[in-house]
Amino acid sequence: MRIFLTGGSGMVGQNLQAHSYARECEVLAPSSRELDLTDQQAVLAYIQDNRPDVVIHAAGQVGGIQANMADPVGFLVNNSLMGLHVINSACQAGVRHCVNLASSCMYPRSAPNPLKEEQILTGELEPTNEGYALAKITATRLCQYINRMHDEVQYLTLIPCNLYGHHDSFDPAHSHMIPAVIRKIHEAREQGAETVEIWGDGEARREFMYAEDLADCVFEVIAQVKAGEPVPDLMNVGLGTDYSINEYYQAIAGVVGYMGRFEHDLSKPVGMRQKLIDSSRVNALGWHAKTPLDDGIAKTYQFFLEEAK
Ligand SMILES: NC(=O)c1ccc[n+]([C@@H]2O[C@H](COP(=O)([O-])OP(=O)(O)OC[C@H]3O[C@@H](n4cnc5c(N)ncnc54)[C@H](OP(=O)(O)O)[C@@H]3O)[C@@H](O)[C@H]2O)c1
Ligand SMILES: C[C@@H]1O[C@H](OP(=O)(O)OP(=O)(O)OC[C@H]2O[C@@H](n3cnc4c(=O)[nH]c(N)nc43)[C@H](O)[C@@H]2O)[C@@H](O)[C@H](O)[C@@H]1O
Repeated sequence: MRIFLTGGSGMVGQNLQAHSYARECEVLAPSSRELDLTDQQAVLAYIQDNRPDVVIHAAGQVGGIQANMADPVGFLVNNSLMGLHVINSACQAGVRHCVNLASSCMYPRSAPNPLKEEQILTGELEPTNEGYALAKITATRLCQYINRMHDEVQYLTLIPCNLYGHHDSFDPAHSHMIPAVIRKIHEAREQGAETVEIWGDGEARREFMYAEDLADCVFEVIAQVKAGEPVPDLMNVGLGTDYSINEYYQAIAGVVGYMGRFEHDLSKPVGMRQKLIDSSRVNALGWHAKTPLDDGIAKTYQFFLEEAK
């Protein structure tokens, strides 16, 4: 099976390529220098020339709350263009299967948790990542419209919770909370700092899943689609538990071996108070996330020590 994977050099993309299922496939994963996904003509020509059986759209301008607040135009424009070009060109080129990756940040900021797929577009979005969320909603709806217009295709959208793991970004200007805090606490321990700053009051809650588990889910879904099993076109993918930011700092300090104190900087942005997703649909297919938080943090810290410093 020939797969066109976008975002192959990213955290999710590299975890997808490392999965055993991928090793049984021909995976085409051009970098952004080889194929700029904001260039519609180039994307259509690439798909027409290479005729993939499946497209996995894992590219994006991605980052934590601070990155989104710094560049709402880029997060809206680049993610909208990439999603529209990849998904619409796949349809125009006659690709039958597509897996589009969205994000739990696209849910309304005040929707009751756990968040369910039918709650999309039922309320105002979180201002700190509204541009990104609008782009994700647009690509998600495009997949659903294509499914309605073309009986022979299946364009699925998976909505992951926050992710972390090998190949994550540890750059404080862009990174999500777990890699940012791993770096912060590691450096505090190395420098003998007595305190580490927590953004906000630390009471916001997040559901973070190990990226390798998402890769496993993507290929489980593809395998079931290829086997002709009934698969919903829109599914949350999470592990079903969330923790407070304070709890994440404690867990990471335990893995890193930091014994100092924490101070809360209430001037820092906190985003949604909670975004725990309901993963019943994907669980009904027989898939469940399997990496416990402490194991995932330990593996990610090891990666940071070996690769990312
Ligand atoms: N990380 C999370 O917490 C999280 C949570 C939920 C959903 N997601 C979704 O999962 C997907 C992957 O996220 P990630 O964390 O793996 O992101 P990432 O590590 O930042 O990787 C992003 C990828 O997109 C590529 N890309 C960016 N702009 C491009 C362009 N103009 N043309 C071609 N490729 C381009 C990058 O290629 P270059 O390196 O060559 O620029 C890179 O391979 C995204 O759709 C994201 O929205 C992520
Ligand atoms: C999945 C991603 O979720 C993103 O929202 P979001 O979870 O708030 O993004 P994160 O940057 O992971 O922030 C998660 C929570 O961690 C808190 N936090 C505490 N300390 C830190 C720190 O040192 N660095 C960071 N980055 N956060 C920190 C932050 O205030 C926020 O409440 C969206 O902006 C993206 O678009 C994407 O959807």
